[in-house]
Amino acid sequence: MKVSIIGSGYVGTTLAACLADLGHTVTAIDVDESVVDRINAGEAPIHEPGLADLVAEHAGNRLRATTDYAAVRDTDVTFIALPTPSRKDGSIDTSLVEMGTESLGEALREKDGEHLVVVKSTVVPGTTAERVAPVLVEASGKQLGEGIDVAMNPEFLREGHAVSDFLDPDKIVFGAEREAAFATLRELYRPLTETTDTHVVETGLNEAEIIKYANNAFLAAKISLMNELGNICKEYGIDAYEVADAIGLDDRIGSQFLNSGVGWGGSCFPKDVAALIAAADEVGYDAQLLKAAVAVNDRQPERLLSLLDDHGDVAGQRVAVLGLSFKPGTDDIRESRAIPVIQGLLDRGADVVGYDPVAADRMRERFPDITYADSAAEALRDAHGAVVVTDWDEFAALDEEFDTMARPVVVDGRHVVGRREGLTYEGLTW
Ligand SMILES: NC(=O)C1=CN([C@@H]2O[C@H](COP(=O)(O)OP(=O)(O)OC[C@H]3O[C@@H](n4cnc5c(N)ncnc54)[C@H](O)[C@@H]3O)[C@@H](O)[C@H]2O)C=CC1
Ligand SMILES: O=C(O)[C@H]1O[C@H](OP(=O)(O)OP(=O)(O)OC[C@H]2O[C@@H](n3ccc(=O)[nH]c3=O)[C@H](O)[C@@H]2O)[C@H](O)[C@@H](O)[C@@H]1O
Repeated sequence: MKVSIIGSGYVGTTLAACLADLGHTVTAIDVDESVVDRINAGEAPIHEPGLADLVAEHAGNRLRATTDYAAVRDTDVTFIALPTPSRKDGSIDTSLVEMGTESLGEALREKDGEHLVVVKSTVVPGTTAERVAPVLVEASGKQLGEGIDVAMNPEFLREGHAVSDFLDPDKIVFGAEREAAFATLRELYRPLTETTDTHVVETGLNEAEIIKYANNAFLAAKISLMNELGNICKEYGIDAYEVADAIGLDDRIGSQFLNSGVGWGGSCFPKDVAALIAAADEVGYDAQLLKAAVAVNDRQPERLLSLLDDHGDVAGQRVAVLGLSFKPGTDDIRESRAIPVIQGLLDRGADVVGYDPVAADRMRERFPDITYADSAAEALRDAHGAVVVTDWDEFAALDEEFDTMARPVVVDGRHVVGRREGLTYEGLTW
C-alpha cells in the first residue's frame, strides 16, 4: 500500500521505516527540514536500535521524506504521529494534531479516490471523532464514509526497543466506525499479523483511544504500587526486590514492571497519566488512584535524597549523580527522575557532578551550571556521596571506583550497584 506519515519523531520514523520494511511504499512528512534531509540521506533522525539500518536500507527506495503535504495525494492512508504535549493543567494539547489534520485535509481536497486518516498520536477519548474528523471534513470538503474516513491505531512501543516492539507487538488495536476502514488497516498490517502471533483488537474510536491510556496508566500505577510497597519494606529493613520476585510468580500479577526505586519518567507515563486524570475530571470523575500513583512517584526522588541526608550534610560537598536519562538505552531526559534529584541536591547547596554515557549533553541544556564528568569513575572521585538514578549496566560493574570517594556513601535508586566492603550502601527500597 502507499502510506504517508505526518510527523517523523520516535513514533513516526519507526512506523515509516517498519512499514517500508514490511513492503509498503512510505512517504514521511515533517515540518523540520533537517529531519526530512536525514531520512532522505538514509539516516535515522532519532536514535533507536535497528532504526538506522532500516532507514538506510529503504531510503530512496520504498521510503522517502518531504516537507510537502501535497505528497499525501499519492497515498491511500495517512498516519498522524504528531506530539500531544501536556498543558499546565495536565490535559493534552491537541493543537499540533489539529493543525496537521488541517494541512492534510487541504491537500486531500484535490485527491480522487478513497483515503483513510489514522490517528497514531496518543489522544484522549473523543479526539478522533470530535476534533480530528470535523477539521478533516471542513478542510477537505469531503464527507466521512464518502471518499474519506478516520481511524485510531494507538502505539505501544517503548523507547530503546521501538523497532522490535513495532515488528513484534503483543497487540495491535484498530479503532474505526466503518468496515472499509478496518479492512484497510487489516491489509496494511497483514505482513505483521501473518508472521507473528500478535492479537488484533478491533473496536470503536473512543475505545481505541482509552486503551492506550489504560495501558500506560496501568503500568505507571503498577510501578507506583511497587514503590509504595518498597517504601514500606524499607522501613522494615526488608528487600522489596525479594518481595517483587515472589509476588511476580503469581500469573495474575506478572513479573514485569515491578522494579521499585526512584520512579517513572519519560515523555509518556507522566504526560499520559496526567492527561487521563484531566480527562476524567472533565467528565466529572475524580481519578483518586491515578492521582495517588503520581503522588508516590513525585515523592521518590526526595526519599532518595533523604537517605543521603541521613549520612551527613551535603552542603558545599561534591555529590555524584550516576545516570541522567529517564531510563537506560536512551539519551532522552524528558521527565527524568534525575531532574528533581539534581534540583534537590542544588537546593541543599551541594556541588553536583553528573554522569551519563549518552545523556549529558541534553541535561546540560537543563542544568548548564553543574559539572559533567566523562565517566562514572571521574564523577565518583573525591565525591562525598553518590546517587544512582538510571539503571545503566555499566554501573553494576563499578567496584574500586568507590574507593576514590572522599566519603564512600551510595544511595541506589535503581537496584544496580552491588554492596561491597568499604562502601556505605543504601538501597531506596531494599
Ligand atoms: N515516544 C514514544 O515512545 C511514544 C509516543 N507516543 C505518542 O506518539 C505521538 C508522537 O510522539 P513522538 O513520536 O514521541 O513525538 P516527537 O516529538 O518525537 O516527534 C514529532 C515530530 O513531528 C514533527 N512535527 C511537528 N509539527 C508538525 C506538523 N505540523 N507537520 C508535520 N510534522 C510536524 C516534529 O518536527 C517532530 O519530528 C505523541 O502523541 C506520543 O504521546 C506513543 C507511543 C510511544
Ligand atoms: O506511550 C509511550 O510512549 C510508551 O511509554 C512507555 O515506554 P517508555 O516511556 O519508552 O519506557 P518504559 O520502559 O515503560 O519506562 C518508563 C519509566 O518507568 C520506569 N520503570 C519501568 C519499569 C519498572 O519496573 N520500574 C520503573 O521505574 C523506567 O525507569 C522509566 O523511567 C510504555 O512502556 C510503552 O508501552 C508506551 O508505548
